[in-house]
Amino acid sequence: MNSREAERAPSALTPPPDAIPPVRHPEAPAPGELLGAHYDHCFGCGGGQPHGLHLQARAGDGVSITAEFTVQSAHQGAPGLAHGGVLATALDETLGSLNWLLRTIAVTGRLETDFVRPVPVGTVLHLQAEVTAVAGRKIYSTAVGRTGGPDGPVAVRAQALFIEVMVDHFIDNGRPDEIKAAMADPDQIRRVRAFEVNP
Ligand SMILES: CCCCCCCC/C=C\CCCCCCCC(=O)SCCNC(=O)CCNC(=O)[C@H](O)C(C)(C)COP(=O)(O)OP(=O)(O)OC[C@H]1O[C@@H](n2cnc3c(N)ncnc32)[C@H](O)[C@@H]1OP(=O)(O)O
Repeated sequence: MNSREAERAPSALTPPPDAIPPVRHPEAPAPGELLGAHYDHCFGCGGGQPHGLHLQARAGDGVSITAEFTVQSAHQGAPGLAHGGVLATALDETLGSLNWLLRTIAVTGRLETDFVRPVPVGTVLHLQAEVTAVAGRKIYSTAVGRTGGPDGPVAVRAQALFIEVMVDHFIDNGRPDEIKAAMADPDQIRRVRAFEVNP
């Protein structure tokens, strides 16, 4: 990384001066409510992916989320330890779930991850995430993953920038077969509406 990139990288995750605090949508799921999957074949949260993370997220207070992910044998990197990319996926998925509370459709633009402790297979990773600021289409958020319980030691941390998109982002870029199937599925349409601003 040259010095110009080093200068730019951290600032991309720092909200600009005109950023505002996030606003919980009045129809957001109530604190404690399980959110369910946004797409059954999602590797992070879908039930239709045998080796997926099957991450379960729950609405918290304000614009915050808690989630749990149990590390399976299929998620190894080193023997008996979770793959770092899988842990980053768990953080990404948890951060992405925050958009249910804003009722905004958004995708990850940038995700910075700290791996603080190794996470063995069989561990339940307790994740917490919150939106810290919003600036136009840019949504700034942080997440932490702990082991041994919701108040256990921190194993992973992330900072992220999500960018709001229209549903066309998926329709225009997704593979036609999956898009057709999703658009023909009333449950999928309902889930997308739950994400949208002014549905
Ligand atoms: C009914 C059928 C359809 C079904 C659909 C199902 C919907 C389900 C609902 C919800 C799904 C949620 C899924 C969650 C899954 C977990 C989260 C993920 O893993 S998401 C996947 C990984 N991410 C990507 O694939 C993004 C790939 N990137 C892009 O597509 C573009 O780059 C995008 C949209 C992020 C931005 O492109 P631009 O053209 O729209 O906008 P520009 O102008 O480039 O950026 C806007 C602002 O953001 C900054 N920005 C963009 N990227 C940045 C970056 N990497 N770092 C820093 N700043 C960045 C820019 O500097 C700009 O800032 P300034 O407005 O000028 O201040």
